[in-house]
Order: sequence, then C-alpha cells, then structure tokens
Amino acid sequence: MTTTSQKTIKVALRGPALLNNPRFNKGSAFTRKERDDFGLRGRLPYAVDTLQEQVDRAYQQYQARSSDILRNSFLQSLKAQNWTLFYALLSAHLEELFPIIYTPTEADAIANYSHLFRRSEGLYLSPPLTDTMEEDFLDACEGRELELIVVSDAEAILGIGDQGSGGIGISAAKAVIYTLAAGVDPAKALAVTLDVGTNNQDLLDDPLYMGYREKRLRGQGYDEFVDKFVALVKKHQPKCLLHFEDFGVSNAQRLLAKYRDEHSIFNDDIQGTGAVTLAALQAAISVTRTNIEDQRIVIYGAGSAGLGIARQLRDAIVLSSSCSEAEAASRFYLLDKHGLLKRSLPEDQIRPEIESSLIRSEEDWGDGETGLLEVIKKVKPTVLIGTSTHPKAFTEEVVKEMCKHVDRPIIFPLSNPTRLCEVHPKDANEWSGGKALMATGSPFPPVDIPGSEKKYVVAECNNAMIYPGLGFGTILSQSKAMTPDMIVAGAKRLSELAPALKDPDQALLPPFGDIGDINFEIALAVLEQAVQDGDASSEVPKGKEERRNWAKGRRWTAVYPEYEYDEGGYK
Ligand SMILES: NC(=O)c1ccc[n+]([C@@H]2O[C@H](COP(=O)([O-])OP(=O)(O)OC[C@H]3O[C@@H](n4cnc5c(N)ncnc54)[C@H](O)[C@@H]3O)[C@@H](O)[C@H]2O)c1
Ligand SMILES: O=C(O)C[C@H](O)C(=O)O
Ligand SMILES: [Mn+2]
Repeated sequence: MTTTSQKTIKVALRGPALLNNPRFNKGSAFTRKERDDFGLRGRLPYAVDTLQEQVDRAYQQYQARSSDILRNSFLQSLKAQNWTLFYALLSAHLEELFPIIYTPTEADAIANYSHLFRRSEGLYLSPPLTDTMEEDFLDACEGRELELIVVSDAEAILGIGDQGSGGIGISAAKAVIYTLAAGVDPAKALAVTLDVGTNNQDLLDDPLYMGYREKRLRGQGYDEFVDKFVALVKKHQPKCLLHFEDFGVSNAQRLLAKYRDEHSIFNDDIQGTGAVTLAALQAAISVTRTNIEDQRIVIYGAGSAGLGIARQLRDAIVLSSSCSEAEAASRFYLLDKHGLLKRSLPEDQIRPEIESSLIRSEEDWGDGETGLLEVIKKVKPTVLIGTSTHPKAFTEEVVKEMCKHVDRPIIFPLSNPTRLCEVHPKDANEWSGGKALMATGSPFPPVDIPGSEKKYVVAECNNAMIYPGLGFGTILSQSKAMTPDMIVAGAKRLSELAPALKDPDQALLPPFGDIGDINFEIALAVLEQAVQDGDASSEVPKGKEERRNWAKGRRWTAVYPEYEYDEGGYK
C-alpha cells in the first residue's frame, strides 16, 4: 500500500463518536483544523503526529508484547481503534506481522476466542435469531454496497477443527488480507460467522463460551439456515463476492456446487488452495524440466484442500495436454484416514462426493488398507502433497523412498498451523540430501543447500498468496461468477512470478512481503480473463493499459484523507 492520494471527504461525526469510529479515527494525527471543526481540541495530546510517527509508536508498543498471542491481541485492538493505522503498520512490517494476524497465531486466537474476547466485530448469526436475520444483516451492512463477504460456519478451522463462534476470527482475518494484499476497501467488506452450534465438547463445557451452546445444526435445518443467509446476500448485495471459508468438507463441496450458478461465490479451501498449489507446482516442474501430465501425484488427506488441489491439477493437465479428464485423473493417488482411496474399501470409508475417477480401481491394490509408504513404493510419485492435519506423516522412510525413484522430489506439506505440518522442511531437506523442492502451508525458515553458502527459501504455499487477487479481480470485473478460467489465469500469473523461474535454487513462490504487488498482478490477470470471455461489466474500461490504471486507482490505501464537517457526510 502506498501513501499518495490526498482527498477530502465529508464526515458527520464529532468528538468521541469520531474518536471511537475505527474507520474514520485518526487519533493523534487529526490536524489542528480538524480538531477545531470536530470538537477534538481538548481530547487529544497537543502535538499533531504524522501517520509514520503513529506507525513508529504502534510498532514499539507491538514489540513490547512478550508473546505472539499478545501481539495478536494488540493488533486486534488496534484494528478496533484505527483502521488506517492498523493497515499502515501491517504494510510497514508485513513479513514480520503476517504470521501474527494469520496462520499460525490466528489459530490460537480462534481456539481461545471466548477467553481473549474484548470487542465484537462483523456479523454473528445463530439459529435462534433466524427470524431477525434480515434485519440483523441489514444493520451490519450499514446501508453500504458491499464488495466482499467472508463467511465461515467454523466447522473446520485451519487444521484445528470445530471452533464454534470463534470462527468469526477466520472470516475477519481473511477479510483483513483482502485489504492488505489486494486493496479491498475495509468499509465494503463484512466478516460473518454462521454460529450454528458446535460439536467441540471443550467449548460446550467451557463456562465462558460465547457462542450458541448447542450441538451443530445438521440436515434440513442447516440447509435452510444457510439458504436464508445466501438469499439475503443475493437480495441486498447482488454484486458482492461471497467467500466461503473453513466449512466442514462435505458442506464445503455441497454448498459450492449448490450456489455457484446463483451468485458470485468462492470457496477458498477448495479453489484458493487448488490455485496456489497449481502455481507452486508449475514453478517446481519448470525446475525439474518435466511436463505436468507426466507427474505421478500422491495427495495425503482427501478433504476440502486435498480434493480442491486434485481437481485443479487434473483440470490443468487436461488444459495443457491431450489427456482426457479420466486420463488426467489417473495420475492421482489420494489417501485419507483409511489409506489409499480404492474401490475395494468399504463404502462408508470413502466420502460419497468424491468422483470415481479419483478413486483407484486397479485390482492389484488388493483388499485392506494401503498406507502411504506402500503407495510411495508402488507409485514412485514425483509429487507428494499433504493436506491431512497429520503432523510428521511424511517420515524419513517415506521421503527416502521417494528419493529412490526421482531426482528432485516435489514435496508440499500444506497442513496448518505450523505444528500440523506433515514434515518439517528442515527434515525433508536433510533426508533428501537437499534435493526436495518444497512448499509449506505456514511459514518456515530457509534451509541449507548442501555444498553451498546459499539457503533454499521454502515457499509459503498458502491460499492467501492468491485469493485476494482472485477475489479483487472478480470484484473489479463484476462478473456474475468467478469462473474456472479466471482462477487458472490467476494461478498462471502467480507461477510466472515465482523466483524459481529465474533461478532453480530459489523459492517456488514469491515472498509474502510482496503480497500486494503479486496480488495486483493476479487480479489483473483475472480481470483480463473476464474481459476476454465477455464476463466483465461494461463499466470496465476498454483498453488494457486503461484497465491497469483504473484497477490501480480502485485499491484502498492506508492514508488519511482530509475531513470536512458536513451533516450529510459519513457517519
Ligand atoms: N496451505 C493452504 O493454503 C491450505 C489451505 C486449506 C487447508 N490447508 C490445511 O490443510 C489441512 C486440511 O484442511 P481441509 O480444509 O482440507 O480439512 P478437511 O477436514 O476438509 O480435510 C482433512 C482430511 O484429512 C483427512 N485425514 C485426517 N487424518 C488423516 C490421516 N492421519 N491420514 C490421512 N488423512 C487424514 C481427513 O479425513 C480429511 O478428509 C488443514 O491443516 C488446513 O489448515 C492449507
Ligand atoms: O487460513 C490458512 O492459513 C489457509 C487455509 O485456508 C487453511 O484453512 O489452512
Ligand atoms: Mn481455510
């Protein structure tokens, strides 16, 4: 985010109402004139700070916190006080602060939501309040035309499972990253939790639990509740992108299929993860100088992320080769709790929504469960992806077995948060003699390259590298849907920006510190695709260069505009 434009806006709030409004509050940066005009003179220390001075002070305060969870709480409070300062601070120290507001620290904040709670945010919807859902939704929209809603029912938060009302934390964190990385105006975004109860017994037993203290609503009641919410979005916010996050695997798949033709929706765990993994894989195969259709791909953990990745990679193979969908699917070996997904498993051990082409039918897999090591031995995979939440599942034996058959094994342990990662990159690096091409879901330090002074930077293959751009590109285009082609265009652009394309010893994805520039490029690629396919609104400028400038101007930036008091102004 840059600090260039200096515009003036009309504001109708005075005194404490202005200081307590995080959207408009400037704290010590209110100018002398604003202090006179808005009844703030005696309410602030005398000096007028610049935003940079405020950032410096906030950073000092941040550093004085002694643990990551306290740093996370500090940043939450700052967000509740002053959006501009919050985003300016994050932008100034992006790589350092990102893991604090997002994975892995946000997982702890969500798990302890009812104990850390200080101030509510976004919209909480629960079954007993179904009758007032429309009124509550409209209240939360505050009369604004929204561009983005992030919604979670919190059944599968990151890898830490059902978190009940704490789920608002993931919706809010994902929305923050849309602003930080893509420039979505925070006033046009809303975080929502569908608090339909929880099956997390620890939460149900916790006297301080703040959510709807019932078992999870299921079946028809659940469907009607979600239906009512989506219908409200369609009715009152028809142009708004609806982002689904961390739903349980079967609901995630079902809801995506159910609503994708009705409204512009996006499931991050399925589509975002599929797209970022495709980008990282494209970079990896540019290092191994192989083709995507020649890979043998083992995916460990066939939930939302694993299936999303399998489908995205399968579709990419079909697009870039002469393979049919069935041929492309035959490159995949999916494992879940009962080992390899194969025809001979009992029916109740394979989720019904998994298409049969992704289930192995060869007879030589035999009866009984087939574990990861056995699959590696037989398949000799070139690619091993972890989306299982099973820590350390990629053992020394597994990695060494993989190395017997391929020179540069591609190993992506993607489970979050950090402690659930399938293999620590340091171990995979050591066991593979520095040969593994790696990407992880949470950030890890670089590893040694044997015989070299240089370090190998482990790419952070997290959907946050791509979803802000996919979403912002879709918002800009006003397309009725985020189409598969728009997603592929975004993934392709991201892979072109991978450092490994220039130097095979470099990371498979760009660093998170560059997330703003990267997601702008992704958004443009998505927009271009929408224009090319005739899916973009007629309001989008006609020329390519014009579109780039227009898109740039549409980004929200963390700067203070000048305020003029006006009774008809913002409240
Ligand atoms: N890096 C990213 O961008 C990204 C994106 C989405 C999800 N994730 C991570 O991936 C993990 C899974 O997320 P999800 O949304 O797919 O969850 P999910 O619950 O939908 O899927 C997890 C799957 O793993 C299976 N599983 C559990 N234990 C297993 C074991 N021991 N062996 C094999 N399979 C096992 C489960 O049965 C389930 O099917 C989480 O840790 C999440 O944080 C990472
Ligand atoms: O939130 C993340 O860190 C990525 C992903 O959406 C996940 O569920 O793990
Ligand atoms: Mn997620």
